Amino acid sequence: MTDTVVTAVNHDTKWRKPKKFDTNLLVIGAGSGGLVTAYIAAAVQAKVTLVEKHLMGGDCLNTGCVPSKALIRSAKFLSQLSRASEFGMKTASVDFDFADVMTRVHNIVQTIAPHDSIERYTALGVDVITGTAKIISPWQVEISSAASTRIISTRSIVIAAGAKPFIPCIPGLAAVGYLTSDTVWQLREKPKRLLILGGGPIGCELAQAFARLGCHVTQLEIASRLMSREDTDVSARVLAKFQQEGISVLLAHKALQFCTSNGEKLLIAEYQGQEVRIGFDQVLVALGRTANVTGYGVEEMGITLSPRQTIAINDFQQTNYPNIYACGDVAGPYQFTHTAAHQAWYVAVNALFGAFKKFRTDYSMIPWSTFVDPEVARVGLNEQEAKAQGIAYELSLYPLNDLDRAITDSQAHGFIKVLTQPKKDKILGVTIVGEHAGDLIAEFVLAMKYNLGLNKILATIHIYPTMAEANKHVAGVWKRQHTPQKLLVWLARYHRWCRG
Ligand SMILES: Cc1cc2nc3c(=O)[nH]c(=O)nc-3n(C[C@H](O)[C@H](O)[C@H](O)COP(=O)(O)OP(=O)(O)OC[C@H]3O[C@@H](n4cnc5c(N)ncnc54)[C@H](O)[C@@H]3O)c2cc1C
Ligand SMILES: NC(=O)c1ccc[n+]([C@@H]2O[C@H](COP(=O)([O-])OP(=O)(O)OC[C@H]3O[C@@H](n4cnc5c(N)ncnc54)[C@H](O)[C@@H]3O)[C@@H](O)[C@H]2O)c1
Repeated sequence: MTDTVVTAVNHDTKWRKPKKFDTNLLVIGAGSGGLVTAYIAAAVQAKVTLVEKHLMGGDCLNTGCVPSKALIRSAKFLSQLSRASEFGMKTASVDFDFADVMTRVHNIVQTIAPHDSIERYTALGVDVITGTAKIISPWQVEISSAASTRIISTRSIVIAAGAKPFIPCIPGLAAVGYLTSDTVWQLREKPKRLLILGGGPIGCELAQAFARLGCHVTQLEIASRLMSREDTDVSARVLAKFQQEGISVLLAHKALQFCTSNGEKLLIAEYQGQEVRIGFDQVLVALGRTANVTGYGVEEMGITLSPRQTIAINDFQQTNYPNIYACGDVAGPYQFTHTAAHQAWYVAVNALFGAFKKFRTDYSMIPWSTFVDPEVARVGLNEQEAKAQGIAYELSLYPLNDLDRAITDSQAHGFIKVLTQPKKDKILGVTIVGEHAGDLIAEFVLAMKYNLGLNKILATIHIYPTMAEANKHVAGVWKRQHTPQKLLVWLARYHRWCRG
């Protein structure tokens, strides 16, 4: 899954290798990738130093997954209240202050923070240092803080420095001021008109959450559909829901310039050769995340970058310096907490035990979920990828409006789509759109990882009535499509014969 050939540097010629090392592993960054690396290293009794310049927990805890999911939950509560009549209520009303919702978001971050804290990791045996790390040789890292600067020698280095929001060069953007996923959590006043640039996971999750909280949201996407990594029928479902909830989704629009006219902030965009003017109060930029590759020795050391401007790594997570590893958003190719944690295992094990055995990072089964409503979850191939790669597949589709639990819960929408190898019980990929899709997909991740087919899912008892039963039902769809018709003819004859 690496896109660059990483040629190892013979560093012995340029730097003097220390005879002794202060630590076995020095990890730069205490986000998802760095924390898990340090955890594993400490668990196997290595001496590990974890350096963090800002907040323990990194993006996921402080500005990413945790605050976004907390905000989405408050927004979902409001959305459910607005559907009161569907649940047999005459009315349901709610009064709220946006600032209180944001306080809840911060309280949730604080509640989870101990999981990633200096205290916890110190107790686990990790030497945690607050400061900015800079790689000065393949075996030395300089750590500076307000109080001091020191150099730590280490057998291996792990770069887990994360990523930051990508800010495009659109004229006037800096002058009007903008929010990103780093800063949006500081809002205490609800923007009346919120413009969101980007129709990827961040843009979509936050567009729906802010709209449900009462902002007038305009979402602008340059591509012709939202969430374009997913199949077109998935994008269409999300778009329909967004439009039904009053989000103004502008697809195939190109942002040209920001300006202010009569005190009103405006975006001038282009759509089918025509100029479109969009008024707004605040703009949130959600156009992807750029790896942090500057300011800590990467350039000076000549650590190779990939064409995507991430740290280039080989199949063992090594950079062009065999004892310098990288994981998480800084390396990619995925930008998820669980993929950072997945890579961290390979980094820790290869760095500490690579002299005996090295493990290639396994990217064959990467799941993810985008927490819009309806939730969208995926593992393995979808249809557009299978077609692009020329992979033949059979499709089994189960609509969730047929599922008893989805009906009792008034959540009877969405589907499960399973791609299988033609004429074989081998799952190639699964897409789920619907309530709790991110949880439902787990059974398919397990099945695919351990090469279990749909027959095995069908033969497994699923509790009635649950959403998880949908997994069994889609396996049933597949089974019916593969019923041996000739055998049924013979069975019918047999039963006729039994009746005499
Ligand atoms: C709004 C939003 C929602 C998201 N939702 C999800 C989700 O639901 N599920 C999911 O799986 N993923 C989600 N993500 C993605 C997820 O947050 C990231 O993929 C994950 O946090 C990456 O972890 P990391 O360890 O690679 O980097 P980070 O968490 O960014 O950690 C890097 C750390 O390195 C530190 N650092 C950098 N340079 C230095 C230096 N020189 N010295 C010392 N320290 C340094 C930084 O301060 C930072 O703390 C979301 C992201 C965003 C923005
Ligand atoms: N639930 C989750 O797991 C979750 C949630 C949020 C973020 N994330 C991670 O964070 C990463 C970054 O998310 P993101 O949504 O910022 O980035 P993204 O790259 O996934 O999506 C950016 C979107 O912006 C569009 N775009 C690019 N330039 C544009 C322009 N000039 N004008 C209008 N649209 C433009 C792209 O076509 C794309 O649809 C994701 O790839 C994901 O890995 C994950």
